[in-house]
Amino acid sequence: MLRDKMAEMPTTTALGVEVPDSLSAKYTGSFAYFTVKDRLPQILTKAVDTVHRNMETFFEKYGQEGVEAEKRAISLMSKLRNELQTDKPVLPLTDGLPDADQWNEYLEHLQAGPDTEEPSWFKSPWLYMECYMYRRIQESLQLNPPMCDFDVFNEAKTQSFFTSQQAIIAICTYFLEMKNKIKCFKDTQLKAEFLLLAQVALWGNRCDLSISGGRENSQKLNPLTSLESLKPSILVDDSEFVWEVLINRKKNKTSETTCTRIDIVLDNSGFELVTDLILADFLLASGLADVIHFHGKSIPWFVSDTTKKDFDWTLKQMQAANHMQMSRCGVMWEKNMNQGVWIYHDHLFWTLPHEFCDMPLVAHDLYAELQKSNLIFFKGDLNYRKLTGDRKWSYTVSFDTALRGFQPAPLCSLRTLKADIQVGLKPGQGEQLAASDAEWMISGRFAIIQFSNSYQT
Ligand SMILES: O=P(O)(O)OC[C@H]1O[C@](O)(CO)[C@@H](O)[C@@H]1O
Ligand SMILES: [Mn+2]
Repeated sequence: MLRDKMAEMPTTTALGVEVPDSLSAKYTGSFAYFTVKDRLPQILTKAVDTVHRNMETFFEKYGQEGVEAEKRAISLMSKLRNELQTDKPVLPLTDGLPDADQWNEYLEHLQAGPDTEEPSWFKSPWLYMECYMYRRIQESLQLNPPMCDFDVFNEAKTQSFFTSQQAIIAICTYFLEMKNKIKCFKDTQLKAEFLLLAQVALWGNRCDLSISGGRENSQKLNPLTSLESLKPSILVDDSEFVWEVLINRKKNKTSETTCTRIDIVLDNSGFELVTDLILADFLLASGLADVIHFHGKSIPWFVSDTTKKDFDWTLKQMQAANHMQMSRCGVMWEKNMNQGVWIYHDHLFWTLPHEFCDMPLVAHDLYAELQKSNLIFFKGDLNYRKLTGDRKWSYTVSFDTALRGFQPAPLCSLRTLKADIQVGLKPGQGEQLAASDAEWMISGRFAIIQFSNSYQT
């Protein structure tokens, strides 16, 4: 049984480093504690309000049946908020969706663990509880057709796209001008552009609606003008190594049929998604890649994460924009999808609570898929938490160690810091940062471009 296999996961890493405890709201005063106590209830309240505000629409679309379904969904979400705030035991899922058994097995795995207390909001791992909240929101809707496909975060996501419009125009304009000349670029120029667009995609990760508790949080200014001044805030910058992977692959291409595949595990919709698509377009146009595989979420997740609907909507909005450069980008991107050089996937694993080192056991097919990649970008904070298991690692433990054998291909995390976990720092670096800025790990003011090539060793 999967539960038993997970229980057998070693408590030390391959090099004998002890695997630390998970971050959890049980550590009073930690960011996990404040998230569970304040931020998650706030997000739930906003979700309930959104459903409420759409009452009229449900009525128009589905008549009284729609209104009744809506009321029941609201009552389930309010019950969920109450369970959270009163630290009730975690309940199994009952909606029969394809991942429900995996969720329930995970719960059983925790129940069978060394903790004598029942898994609950303020006692269990933060990563698990936060993921579970989003899955329970989905259950509230799923149990009440015709609400199943309603995305409670859709309004916030579309609004954040529109309020980033000027920044999107600025980056699209820059990119298209550069792309016109790209065929004549020497490697040094290509490298400079790669580093620039990787940084744009990196800082694009500031625009997430989970950290802001669902409040508007978009990119208002031209992202290019601040890149230079933000450089000192990149605490780990392995972009040179990433570049080496890309350029070596290009140089060593043996034949026209050798294909370089790059995967981007997406994070937020809105401005961040546009920056990811620009990076993807650049990788193709420069010949550094032949095909890009995107990975998104199959249900609304952490407020602003990209679903297939958001992805398609973004491409359509770009095309329909009343601005030439924006709409040209949209048209090219749609073409990339139609030609199969951009491929979108949404595996259920991405919306399970597991740390990524569990992937070979829990989602072997996805792991095998990622093994076909030549380089994987993991966008954002939540992906970093899952890469490192959301554990209390010391700042100086290496990224490879924290990955605990998750090594499908060379991989790179592009993440702004919004949770109190960070590995791979120099001795003293974390302590120094903490002394000068109490919020350095949770404010999104700092970032990392962190690379691992441990699959080779
Ligand atoms: O969109 P991202 O970068 O994954 O961030 C998600 C946010 O939600 C959190 O999980 C906290 O609610 C943080 O880790 C982060 O602030
Ligand atoms: Mn996100």
